[in-house]
Amino acid sequence: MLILASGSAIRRQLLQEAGVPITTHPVAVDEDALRHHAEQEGLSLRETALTLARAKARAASSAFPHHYILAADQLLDLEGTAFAKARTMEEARSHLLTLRGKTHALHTALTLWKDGQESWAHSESPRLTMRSFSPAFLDAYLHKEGTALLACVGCYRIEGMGIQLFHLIEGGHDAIAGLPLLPLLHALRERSILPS
Ligand SMILES: Nc1nc2c(ncn2[C@@H]2O[C@H](COP(=O)(O)OP(=O)(O)OP(=O)(O)O)[C@@H](O)[C@H]2O)c(=O)[nH]1
Repeated sequence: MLILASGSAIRRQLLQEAGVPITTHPVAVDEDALRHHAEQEGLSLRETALTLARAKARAASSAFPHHYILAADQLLDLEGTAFAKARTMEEARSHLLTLRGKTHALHTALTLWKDGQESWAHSESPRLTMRSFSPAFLDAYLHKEGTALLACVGCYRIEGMGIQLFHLIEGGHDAIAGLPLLPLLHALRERSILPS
């Protein structure tokens, strides 16, 4: 059984729909402190996402000896500036207006741990170009999507109405949602967690 050390509903959903048996075990790490430390160390945002994923895996590892633990992290990068999740709908509106008409990257990192050691890691950075949507569209979008947006680092659900925000997407929708499935499934088969 794979332990998913994440509170992300979409990560859980993607794994379950792909037929991967999991047990979820969300962990709390101080992401702000870890991001700040990574910045002090001069890490790139992509490296920072992997560092955060590793911290989550490490936090879960002691509770599940001899089990594989999957942890993940995702950072939004707009021209070198990292965005965290919005805390309020007003902040979500502000984030989307800042991203409007520009291209941002989602640095998405995964790590598999077992018995306190990293067994596999993967990161990728889909790039999304947001169209210059109208104020009326933004109002309708925020009203329809509601506070579900606060669980999404970019204030959009690509599998929902969020797709209407973009006119160019380079990368898979699974990676955008925070879980690049194909490389992960390969790693799980290599470790006999899934049948070949
Ligand atoms: N449903 C959905 N969620 C998204 C999308 N893009 C990003 N996210 C979510 O945004 C969140 C990024 O924050 P993270 O710090 O990686 O993860 P988290 O939600 O805090 O959960 P943990 O793994 O427990 O840290 C994840 O839950 C992603 O699944 C999307 O298009 N759709």
